[in-house]
Amino acid sequence: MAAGNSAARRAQQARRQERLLREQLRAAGAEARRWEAASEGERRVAAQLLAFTERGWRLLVDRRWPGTRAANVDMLLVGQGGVFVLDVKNWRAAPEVRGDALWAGGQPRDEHARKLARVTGVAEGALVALGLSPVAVRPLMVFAGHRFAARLGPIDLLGEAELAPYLWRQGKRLPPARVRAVAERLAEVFPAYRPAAVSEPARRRAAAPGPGGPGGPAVGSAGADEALGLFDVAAVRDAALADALAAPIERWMTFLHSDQASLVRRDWAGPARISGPAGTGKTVVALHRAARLARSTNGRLLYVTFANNLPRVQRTFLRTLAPSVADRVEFSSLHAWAGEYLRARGVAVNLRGDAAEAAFGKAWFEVGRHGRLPEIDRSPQYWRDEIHHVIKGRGLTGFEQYATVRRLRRRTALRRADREAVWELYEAYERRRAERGLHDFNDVLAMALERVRGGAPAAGAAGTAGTAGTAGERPYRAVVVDEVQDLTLVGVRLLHALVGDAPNGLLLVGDGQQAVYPGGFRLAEAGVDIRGDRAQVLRRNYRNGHEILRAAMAVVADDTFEDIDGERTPGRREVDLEYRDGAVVRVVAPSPGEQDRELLDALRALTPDELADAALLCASKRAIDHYQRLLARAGVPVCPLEGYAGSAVPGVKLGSYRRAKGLEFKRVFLPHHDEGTVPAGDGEPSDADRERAELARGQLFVAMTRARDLLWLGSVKGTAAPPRVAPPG
Ligand SMILES: Nc1ncnc2c1ncn2[C@@H]1O[C@H](COP(=O)(O)OP(=O)(O)OP(=O)(O)O)[C@@H](O)[C@H]1O
Repeated sequence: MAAGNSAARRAQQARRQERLLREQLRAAGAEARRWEAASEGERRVAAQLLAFTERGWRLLVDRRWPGTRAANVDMLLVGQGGVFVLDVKNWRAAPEVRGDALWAGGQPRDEHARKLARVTGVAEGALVALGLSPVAVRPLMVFAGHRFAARLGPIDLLGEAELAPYLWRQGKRLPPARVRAVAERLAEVFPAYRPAAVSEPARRRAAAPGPGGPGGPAVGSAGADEALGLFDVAAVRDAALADALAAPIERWMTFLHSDQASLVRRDWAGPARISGPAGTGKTVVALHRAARLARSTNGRLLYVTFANNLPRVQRTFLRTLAPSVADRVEFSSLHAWAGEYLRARGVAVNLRGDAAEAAFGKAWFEVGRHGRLPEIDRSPQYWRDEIHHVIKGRGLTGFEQYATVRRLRRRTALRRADREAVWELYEAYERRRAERGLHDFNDVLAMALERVRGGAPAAGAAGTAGTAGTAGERPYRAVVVDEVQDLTLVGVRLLHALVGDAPNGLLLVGDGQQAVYPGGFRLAEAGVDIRGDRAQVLRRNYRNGHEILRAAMAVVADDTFEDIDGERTPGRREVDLEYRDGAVVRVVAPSPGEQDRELLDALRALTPDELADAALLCASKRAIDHYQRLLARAGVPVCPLEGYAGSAVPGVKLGSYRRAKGLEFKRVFLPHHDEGTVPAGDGEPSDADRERAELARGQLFVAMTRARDLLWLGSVKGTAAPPRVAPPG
């Protein structure tokens, strides 16, 4: 019954909407008929746009293009959907896109597209100081008297009938005050040929002279239906109804800080890097840049991260931010991408994590546990990490390379004999792996690198050092790497090889302080040369409330870290704050059960919407399983972070610290947050214990800085749990 009612209500709304649209269009048609210079077709297009001014949009018509003598801009339209630079064509011949070129009547017409792209660039530049992202400024070529929809580089090509539904579909990007400010700025930059105000709604100006260009024949009165032309009332009505239901797009998807906006527009002659502390908008800038590059170039773009859930979230953001180019940007985790890349080229990949783990277990059992390594650290995991993050992660292929390598982010000092023992373990693992025809993640990256560089990948694919290929493959116009600090050296080499040093080709985004894996690399080792203005640092935190950031900084204050440029940086960093409110709630419970009860009380106090924007993050897989069961028993809805794609879904998000990387939530709950962050035991901790505790603090810091407004920190009085390392992301 409820559904029937709402269907009836919707039909009624649709009828009302349609009546209103027809009225507005008639009024606008009468207004447009007074534009003397315009053709009938142009007047019909103008009438559609004037109808939008009834809804608070601003229209500037026939403006001068600064810096040019004769060139004009047909129309500039500013409204809730963004800024549109319009070129209206009154061509008798139908437009056509052939390959990358515009044609009509058997003639190439590319010069029109080039001119429109150039003037759009001027509009973008004029609005950067207001913080408007270039992505919100769109060039439109509209063909009066035709039905058409196509894309040509950055330009959307639309027929008369497609224009209004297109504009409605843009969502709510600019609030009214911003619409005014943007229109006024455009009016300054693109002056009228004769004094004319930013257009007011057509109805209010009914008695005033039209804003048309000088001269030209007047057109006789046309009937109301003539004003409709090819106007598709039904399509516009449906788009308008959908728009009424849609939530406004997040502010950062349209408005940036002017420093961010200028980075989005910047042209770099080679690889570039954006770094900065947590929450400073690195990903936001990277996404806007990807959208802008996709719009201004023809090739495909690759946007990669290390974690495999983040690409889904980022894809969702880009689809909202810049829907028209979203399909040109491929989002993937590095490993998934490399596996696909190889499979698509007929290279067999046998990636079986469990079997590779078993191969390592066997090697440890036969070689590792009897030697000197357990005296340095008892945990096989420590040595497994050494193999994956240091030896294979760096693409080392001979012992002499390993004997002298600087083991970044590893605290244990290994002498030559120790390294020989590690190498023996590595070789035993490699033998077991090769015997079973298995690949691990590092092998997949190494094979892909070899392939990209032009060589045929070796079947075993252990290392890649020195395997420069011949005909390098360049399937992408640009590659953006987010959370670059978690990649291995081989991973960065691979991504660099995809685009080389091409202008605007490689963009590395990340923050060494947020590294959540052992090991590391330096850019120089990867052969990536980033200098001058191609290394940018963002410093304004937009995400965390002041108290939250202070609490997070306290955790890593003493942990100096080395970033990928090789620079050592103190843990407590200078950050500008937006001065947002935020609260830190600390719960110190007498027992784990008591802590869980407090946690459940806090979660149950949230409304369903609040719960959907909350995350419960854990350091270990065991803890995640525990809370999964606890919440299920308590009837609290849960959405695992693994399946989260960034759009609103009910339930508290549950996952590991590592999986939360790059994400953010209004409320973040961290039970047992302090476990493992200081070395356990009474005696002097070993170097490996210190390293584990430091890594745990780094991961905790990442988890804490996911919180925007509330950070809930739970701990149990007097428990000194052993250090632990989070499960793989
Ligand atoms: N110009 C802006 N205006 C308003 N909010 C912004 C702006 N830039 C970024 N933000 C907000 O700050 C949040 C953090 O941005 P983003 O995720 O890009 O930061 P980051 O530096 O990549 O963070 P981290 O390294 O911690 O993952 C965004 O989700 C957004 O809410």
